[in-house]
Amino acid sequence: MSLLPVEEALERVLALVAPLPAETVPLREGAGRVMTMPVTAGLTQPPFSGSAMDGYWLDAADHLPSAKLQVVGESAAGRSYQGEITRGQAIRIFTGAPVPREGGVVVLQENTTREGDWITLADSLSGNDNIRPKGQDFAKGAPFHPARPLNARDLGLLAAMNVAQLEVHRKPVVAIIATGDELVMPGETPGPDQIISSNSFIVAAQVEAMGGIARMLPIARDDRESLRMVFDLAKGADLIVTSGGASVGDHDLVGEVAAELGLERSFWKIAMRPGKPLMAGRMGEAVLLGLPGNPVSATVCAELFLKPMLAKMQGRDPQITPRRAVLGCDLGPTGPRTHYMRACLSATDGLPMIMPFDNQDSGILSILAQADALLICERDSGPHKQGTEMCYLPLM
Ligand SMILES: Nc1nc2c(c(=O)[nH]1)N[C@H]1C(S)=C(S)[C@@H](COP(=O)(O)OP(=O)(O)OC[C@H]3O[C@@H](n4cnc5c(N)ncnc54)[C@H](O)[C@@H]3O)O[C@H]1N2
Ligand code: MOO
Repeated sequence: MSLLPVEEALERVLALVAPLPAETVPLREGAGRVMTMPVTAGLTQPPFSGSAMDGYWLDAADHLPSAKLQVVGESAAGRSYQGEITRGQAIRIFTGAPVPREGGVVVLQENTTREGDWITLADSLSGNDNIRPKGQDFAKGAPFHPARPLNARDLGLLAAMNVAQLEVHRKPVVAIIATGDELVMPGETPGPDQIISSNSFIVAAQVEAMGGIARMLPIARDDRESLRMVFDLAKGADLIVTSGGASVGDHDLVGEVAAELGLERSFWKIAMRPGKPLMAGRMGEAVLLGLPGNPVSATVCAELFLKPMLAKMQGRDPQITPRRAVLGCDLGPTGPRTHYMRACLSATDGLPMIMPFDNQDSGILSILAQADALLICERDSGPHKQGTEMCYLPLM
């Protein structure tokens, strides 16, 4: 049986999910979210023409070198000058304070000399009026709807627009199920044949890094009853991510039990190393992504497939663009599965250099934790010579 190429598997998992419906969130929770509809500015910004500097406001006609003017009042931020002002007069003004009327200029206090209620302007003046005109930022009713996650600066703009709530794509709820009789949770005492479940912690952190809500469910044992029970607990999730039990062994029951529970399988087994037994499909209201049990395989599959799915569900661009680096060693030919090799990057004057680890066993967490990149060796490619430009995916 020929294995499904990675690109096709990615297309298929992305076809299983759609951007989630909107929810209303307070502005404070808007960072990283994608808006589902435009908002409009509730007011004009700035709402008045104001001073950009601390100094003196005066009529433009009085803005002459060495002019002497009488200071008749003060305008501060939040407390504007309410009185009259005529030619030959000035008011003390501070940064952010409204100007008394149009047609004036602000002279920096450094360019004046003050004696009592009188100021004398410097003998050489700049042409700048130091005034921020009303509405120079945005006008009331101006629409705002970036087609990307909101960043910190967007939130500042939205706050200034007096937008207190936003409609954004809902966060995906991801049920995470580790499967295996050999697994116990960190903190427990494993029996002689047991190990600690690490996959759920990797996947939960990946989900959260992508803005999803991770629900870590109890470990399912390698029997139908236990798997059914834990699948039942996953009800209400948008995505169900299992790890383990995906291969062909007698105790690899995830596919079978999921099928009994209505899984419409999209694919099983892909041309990828690590990650061959990856499985995906629709399961009732949810989508199932069945990761292989080996921790490295589970991690790499989640990087390549789960993260783009989560991006699409939140209205983000799901594409991952590989970067380029120069290979730091010779590599033999790649087999029939595209190999995502755990690797380290180091800076050079040009492209970074990428060096894969010697041991690429898909069970080794200590190397996975050190790696900062996945070097992509396309299936049936190579051998690759040191110095060849290669593609890689950064690991965050
Ligand atoms: N005859 C074949 N055997 C295997 C094949 C194959 O094609 N033919 N594929 C191999 C590949 S590739 C992979 S990857 C693994 C995946 O197998 P499963 O998804 O069924 O995973 P398990 O057998 O349940 O576990 C594999 C390995 O990972 C450990 N594991 C499982 N869950 C966790 C967890 N939550 N945290 C930490 N470690 C976990 C488990 O103890 C095993 O050591 O199958 C190969 N076999
Ligand atoms: O493809 Mo499995 O994922 O080696 O280790």
